[in-house]
Amino acid sequence: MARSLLRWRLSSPVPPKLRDSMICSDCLKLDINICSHVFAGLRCLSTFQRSGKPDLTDLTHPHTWYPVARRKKRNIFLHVGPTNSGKTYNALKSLETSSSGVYCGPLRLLAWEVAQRLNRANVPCNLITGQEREEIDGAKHSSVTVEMADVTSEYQCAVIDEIQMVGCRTRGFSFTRALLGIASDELHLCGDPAAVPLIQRILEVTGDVIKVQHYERLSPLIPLKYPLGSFSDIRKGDCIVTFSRREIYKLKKKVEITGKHLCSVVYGSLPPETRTKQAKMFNDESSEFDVLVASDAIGMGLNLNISRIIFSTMKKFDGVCTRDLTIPEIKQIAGRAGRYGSNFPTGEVTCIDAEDLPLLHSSLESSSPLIERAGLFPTFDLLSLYSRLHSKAGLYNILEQFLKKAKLSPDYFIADYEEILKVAAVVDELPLGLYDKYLFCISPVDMNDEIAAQGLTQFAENYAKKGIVQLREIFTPGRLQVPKSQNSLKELESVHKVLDLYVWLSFRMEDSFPDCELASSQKAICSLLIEEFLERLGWQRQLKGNFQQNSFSLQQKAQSSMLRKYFPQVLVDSQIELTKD
Ligand SMILES: Nc1ncnc2c1ncn2[C@@H]1O[C@H](COP(=O)(O)OP(=O)(O)OP(=O)(O)O)[C@@H](O)[C@H]1O
Ligand SMILES: [Mg+2]
Repeated sequence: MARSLLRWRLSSPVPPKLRDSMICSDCLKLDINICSHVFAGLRCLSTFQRSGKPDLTDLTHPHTWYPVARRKKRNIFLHVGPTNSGKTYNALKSLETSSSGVYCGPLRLLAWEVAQRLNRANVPCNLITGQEREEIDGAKHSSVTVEMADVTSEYQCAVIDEIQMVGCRTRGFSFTRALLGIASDELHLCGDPAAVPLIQRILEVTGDVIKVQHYERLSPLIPLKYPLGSFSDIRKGDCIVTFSRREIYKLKKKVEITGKHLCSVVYGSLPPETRTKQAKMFNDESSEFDVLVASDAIGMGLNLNISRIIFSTMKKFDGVCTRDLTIPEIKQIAGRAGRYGSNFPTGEVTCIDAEDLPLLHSSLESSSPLIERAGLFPTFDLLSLYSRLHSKAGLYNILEQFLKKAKLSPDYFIADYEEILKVAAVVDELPLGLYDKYLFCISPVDMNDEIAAQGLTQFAENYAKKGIVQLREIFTPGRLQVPKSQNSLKELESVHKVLDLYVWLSFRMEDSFPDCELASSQKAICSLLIEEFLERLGWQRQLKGNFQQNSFSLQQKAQSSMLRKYFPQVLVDSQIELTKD
């Protein structure tokens, strides 16, 4: 179905645009792709050409890439402790009282939460993520996802949340970049104590002053000695955790069929707006959706009204194999129960299967293993220089050669780049400049999602041929429908990813991807249709079950839903196929 929604088409060629030129501060020579801001510690191409070939693959001094930060002696506060101990709360208090600042978080949901909080406290705060830019008049503060951190501006105060993610194989390098590069007088780092020695080692060379503040959990978290038992024992405030969308819907059905509860769902491939709404619905006292079924998408920093976390499994497929959850993963997820200041000040945690209890208990009692190394990835400027001096090969070969040769200090590792190579293989087939190829490579595309991968390929092909990509050429607005089955729900999630990618590209190549507003509005419709599906999925179950007394209010709710209010033209089919599992 979704493929017919996306009308792929090719058009005539126009050369791609060049990136803005920059002047090297060393030699004042105008040269594209070389920026003295990003490139401190190395010299510009003309200097290199005078002095022979430099070893560009020497990445042993990444702190020198950030001259604005290096001009400061930063006061660094490391807020470390268990989950729910007030680390972020205290860092945000400093941010609120600062004259200018930035919050860098690992999730769009967290960035939203912080922007809302600051604006509510009358501190005007922009929200900037890869796909959203909500700018507030006169704001001196921004809340951003860590990839969007600006390492050329100066701030009085900055916060990097969940700093232990420097060790993440895929995204760690963005945390390292923020850690080394944010030019702020005060820098607050919040996270797991397991990251402290590494951060201290990394910052030895920067001249910053580091103070470590340890925190204790604010409210108790009790690991239960017994498993769940039966699904009829599920109660208000429970959150069942599992790791596949198929299992999520299976569990939702199992809970709702008892006729006592309705379930909100939160998982990674749901649009972020839908995740926020589902989480809000669960948090809302007056909503009937009083149980949550979620993946580890809830695992970081979020404040939800959860009384008990119930692990349905302690294993997870991580893209390569199915493995046991790690200690930090178990602690992060369990830490969502019994948040301080929530309706459930004491948290509980258990499993569905009694056999999983020993791993749960031992993990909660253990310290997380120390994080040994931080992620690193070469900047575009380095890769560009390398390509000019060493080869005229495509991006795939440049990346492969560069990263194989890269020299690192023992505190760093090169981020996983398999996904980047997959995109590089696609864009290398097209007549695009290196920077354009690089942009497509770092875009948030999921190449394992067939529809999303097709979307990226089509965008890149159209861009290479015409230099402009009109959304209507490949997507027909007004054809979206409320999904009727799990499969069409999955397709709609993929269509959302394609639209999301368009918005991401339009923020970076505004003239070439001009339909940002259309893509954003279609994204919003996708989210609403998915939400409609999720609400009706619960409502249908209630009609089938023994919970008729509430059906009237649920029906009213469905009829007055956002969808009908704002998009009456959208096709709505009242029959949702129930899952067969
Ligand atoms: N001193 C305080 N007064 C009032 N509320 C607080 C205080 N400290 C923390 N809280 C609240 O307690 C909850 C947990 O705090 P916070 O989110 O800062 O924990 P955290 O240590 O960052 O947890 P995590 O590791 O899960 O991110 C939040 O809702 C926060 O607003
Ligand atoms: Mg936190």
